Amino acid sequence: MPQRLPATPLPLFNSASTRALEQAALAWHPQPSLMQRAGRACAQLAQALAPHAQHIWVLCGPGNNGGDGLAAAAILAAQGRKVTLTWLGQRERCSSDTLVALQQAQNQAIHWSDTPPALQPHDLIVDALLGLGLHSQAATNPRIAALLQHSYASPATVLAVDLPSGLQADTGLWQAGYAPQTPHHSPGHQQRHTLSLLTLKPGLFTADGRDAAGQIWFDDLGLGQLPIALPSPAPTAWLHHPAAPITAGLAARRHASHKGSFGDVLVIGGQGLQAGAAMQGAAILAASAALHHGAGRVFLHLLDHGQLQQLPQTPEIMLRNQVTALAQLPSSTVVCGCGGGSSVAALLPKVLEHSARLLLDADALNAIAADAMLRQRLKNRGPAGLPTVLTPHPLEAARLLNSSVPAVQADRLAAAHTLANTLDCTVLLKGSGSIIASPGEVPHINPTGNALLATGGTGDVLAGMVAARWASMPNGMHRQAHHAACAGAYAHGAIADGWPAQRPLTAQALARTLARAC
Ligand SMILES: NC(=O)C1=CN([C@@H]2O[C@H](COP(=O)(O)OP(=O)(O)OC[C@H]3O[C@@H](n4cnc5c(N)ncnc54)[C@H](O)[C@@H]3O)[C@@H](O)[C@H]2O)[C@@H](O)CC1
Ligand SMILES: Nc1ncnc2c1ncn2[C@@H]1O[C@H](COP(=O)(O)OP(=O)(O)O)[C@@H](O)[C@H]1O
Ligand SMILES: [K+]
Repeated sequence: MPQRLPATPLPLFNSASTRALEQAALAWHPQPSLMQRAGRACAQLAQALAPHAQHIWVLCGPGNNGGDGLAAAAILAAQGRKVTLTWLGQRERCSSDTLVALQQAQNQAIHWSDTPPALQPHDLIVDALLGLGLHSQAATNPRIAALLQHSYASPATVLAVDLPSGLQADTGLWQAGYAPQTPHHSPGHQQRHTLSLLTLKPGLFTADGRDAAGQIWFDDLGLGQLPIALPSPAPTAWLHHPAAPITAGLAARRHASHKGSFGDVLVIGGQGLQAGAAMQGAAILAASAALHHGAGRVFLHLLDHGQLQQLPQTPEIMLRNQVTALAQLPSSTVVCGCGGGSSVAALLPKVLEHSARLLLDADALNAIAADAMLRQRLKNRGPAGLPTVLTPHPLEAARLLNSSVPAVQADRLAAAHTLANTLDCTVLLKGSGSIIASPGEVPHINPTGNALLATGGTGDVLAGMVAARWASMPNGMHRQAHHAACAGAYAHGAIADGWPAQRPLTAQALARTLARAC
């Protein structure tokens, strides 16, 4: 029976690992076949999602994904549903399982048609055009492309079988030619569901994946019950879920603790107006987020000899000049770069050399990308036992990788992994489905967050939230940094998910809100 995803960490498997599992299971010739199981699961979910559908349009592609659709169509028609079926396959090229499903569909009262039917909002489209077999090099099939555009424009709910057709399982990137052409296509305009089969694939959770997939369901096709030992490939990534509720760390504080028990966060950033564009707000947001997320003490050094004596809204934050700030590097979790502009580069050599724990964001990342000496100093931190977290958005990651935003977005897991390993850091690659990668760790994909976060300053808040969590952890290298980055990203997104959708979320409100336990 298809299930919603449980609230636990979930292993994600790329197409190679999924294929290995599929082949091992197929070799055992399970009865009913995996395709019959997939068809049943899909028909069950279709009935549950659209109990009042007058009409179900099942789109079946030329491969086994289409076979799943044929098997589902046969069941739905046998249950008395009005089914229109579009099949793009050729009998002589079908797998034996697909031939069985084709015969089952042909035995039912199904309307076979290449023309899209007129559908109403309560109707259903089953998208079984392309699944795991999507070839990235294949030329766009114009019939598949046209059918997909019809499905995106339809008012009916869409249920994608295994994957949204045209979405790459490993990267979450739409294959050129199959992406929605409607400019503002989003889950808000159409109810979308995806029934992932056998495994959950990373592409469902990052890049274009979250919009494409909509609500995700899972069915392991009974693999867990097979009386054989299946290979157990290492997960490609984990879909992150915290081990304890977000607020548990604060609630579980010992009575006999003091402000020094939870670490010092020192924020360095916020270029002044003499550089032409003041960006002090960014550093203040990071410091404020660290404060509201439980750091023991928060210090702020504003660049360019910032004139502020104190912050009236947050008097708890202690301002430091350059000399006193630099003296605190060895005892602090340092956040450097938020709103740093061009002024931050001058401080970076010392910051890189002396910070006990260092989170680099925004202009600190840009400065390092542009300067081989700074890059080398960053690389020296790992061997010196000094952990570092980088929080690039895709453009900052592209600069560090000397590549482009499309190249980063084309494989976000790979981009984060490469950066983490070449720079010996934890990397939090931001954007929908943020990736957290560290040397020696299986990467995590963050499942929380939404486009309310697409507003200036939310990245600065994320930096402060990660730092607050990291500051309270025991010493360690990548594992603590990795956990802090995962926990911070999760809480950051969870606040946005709990925010009323019709109210804009400002970075300041984000900084001051602690997500409800979840
Ligand atoms: N083998 C089995 O018995 C099982 C298969 N399963 C289903 O089978 C799917 C995988 O089946 P396949 O390996 O046949 O692959 P697909 O059905 O996903 O796609 C293969 C077909 O699509 C065409 N194609 C590939 N890339 C294309 C592109 N870019 N543009 C246009 N056409 C393209 C290929 O030429 C081929 O005809 C899974 O996603 C899942 O839905 C599951 O039912 C589990 C059991
Ligand atoms: N559409 C979205 N879905 C999920 N998270 C998002 C989305 N847009 C932005 N975010 C998150 O908001 C933050 C924005 O950070 P960043 O781009 O550095 O902005 P800024 O520099 O203005 O602070 C990141 O954590 C990012 O992952
Ligand atoms: K599909």
